[in-house]
Amino acid sequence: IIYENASYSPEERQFLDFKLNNPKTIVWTKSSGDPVEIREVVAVNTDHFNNQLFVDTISSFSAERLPERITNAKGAGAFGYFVVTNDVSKYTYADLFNGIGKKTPLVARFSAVVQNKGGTDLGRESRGFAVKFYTKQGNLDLACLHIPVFLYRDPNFVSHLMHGVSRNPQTNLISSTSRWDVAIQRPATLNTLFWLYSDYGIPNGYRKADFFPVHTYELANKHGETHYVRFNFRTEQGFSAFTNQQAAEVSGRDPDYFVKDLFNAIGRGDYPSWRLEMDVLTKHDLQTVDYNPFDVTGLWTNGTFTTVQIGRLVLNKNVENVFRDLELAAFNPSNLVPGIPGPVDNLFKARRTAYRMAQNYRLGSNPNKILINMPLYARTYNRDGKPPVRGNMGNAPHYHPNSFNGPMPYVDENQPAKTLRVLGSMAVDFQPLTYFYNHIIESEAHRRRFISNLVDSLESVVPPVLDKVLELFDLIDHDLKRRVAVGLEAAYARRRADRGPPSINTPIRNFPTAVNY
Ligand code: HEM
Repeated sequence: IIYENASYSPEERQFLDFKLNNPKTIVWTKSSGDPVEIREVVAVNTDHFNNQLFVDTISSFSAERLPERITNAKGAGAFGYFVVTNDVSKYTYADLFNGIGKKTPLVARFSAVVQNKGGTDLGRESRGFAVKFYTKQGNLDLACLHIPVFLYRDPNFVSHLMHGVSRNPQTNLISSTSRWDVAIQRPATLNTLFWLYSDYGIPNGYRKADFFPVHTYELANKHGETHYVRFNFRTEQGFSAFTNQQAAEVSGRDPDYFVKDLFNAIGRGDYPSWRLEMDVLTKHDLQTVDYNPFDVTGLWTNGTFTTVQIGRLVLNKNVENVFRDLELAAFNPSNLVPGIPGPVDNLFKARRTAYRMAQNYRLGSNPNKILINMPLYARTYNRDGKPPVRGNMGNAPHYHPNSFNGPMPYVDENQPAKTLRVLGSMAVDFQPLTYFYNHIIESEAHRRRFISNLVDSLESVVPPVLDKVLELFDLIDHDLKRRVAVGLEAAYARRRADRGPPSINTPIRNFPTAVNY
């Protein structure tokens, strides 16, 4: 049948497209290649231990799941390319950023940080954007968030923080109380929470958000000179966001809204793109600015840095198989390339080990031999382990150094001679929060939505956490504390007046039953 008048979205017609592209049927086989005979297909009356198709299928099906990512479990992604638009050789000799017009293929994955796989896309939480650039000098991975600051600086706090914002051990629910308890115990996290409760908290899909790797990256040019940069991916679709009410409405109708929006846009040829820029400080600037430029919880001060465009990232091909192309993808921010020595702060040092440990657990000990993670060129002394092992370096020498032409290191003449050592601090500065409340939130209407979002979240928070939150708000800005307190009083009054959930139509249980009730 040809549905001449129907118009299906790319997501709706996915299998139909497959059929149109694959007009001939093909022979089904078992995983060993043995063709499936038609009488094996139905096992209702056969001894199923003698039905090889059943054994083959059920043993594979029973083992289909890998553990989901410990964070950023729910996601979507696509293939694309990066194209250089500006000469940035003054800052870095990284091959992928040099040569105007040069294109580098990539895979990107967007995600919600806290949601489990299958959760809603529309929560008020950070979104992730991980990009793997397949460069001639190895893979460069950037793992970004949709807000420009990170929660905290101390790597030892990561598991506590993630526990605090994830599901409660008894109720299995995400709890506002533990989220805000984390904030009062470690007030540096308020920077991120302020961004999240503002209009920046729920973007209108992944395509409409900016993304930031947050850390300050060291770059090196071919003279060994260094610059310190913060990368920004600026959406070319225009930033757009949902209010709490809009998000609740969309989530009720379509909890996979972000995933669908991305797939359909790429499927209809409306390729999303981002401008990659970097904010730059010179080595000299590091001495003169009156803030810590390596502090991931804070922004750089306006007027202290320059911004340089590098190129554009375009996503132009949907993944063909989510498991193969995204679930097995291992993004690791310590995958860096010559010319980008990378961040020097302690939090990043912790990330250098954390991702590989997580991926060894999630994917086995050879994540970089999985198809989607394979660099264009790799010659290593790593051997064996859980498959895939690919060629396993065949009969090449398996120890270094050796006298038999096994892989040898090269000399990078341009590498900076000195490494910067950055010490962090646990001090908390409320000035950026006051600035956020009064200036980054640019209008009174936006401020009202911010307060209302805070009230929605704080309404269920129990003492003593709530009292401490209000004390902190008072330190940040008296007006903020006063308006949140007034909002909470109104919310409590509404709760008292609430007579329970609206009644629903209960169907008459009109099915056969032994008991007449
Ligand atoms: C010490 C701090 C951090 C630790 C220990 C940490 C750890 C992790 C781990 C274990 C994963 C799952 C990896 C996997 O199973 O493949 C992950 C995913 C991710 N992290 Fe972090 N993270 C940290 C900070 C950050 C920061 C600062 C950012 C961004 C600015 C970030 C962005 C991401 C993103 C985007 C993903 C999802 C990657 C994907 O799509 O596969 N993380 N993180």
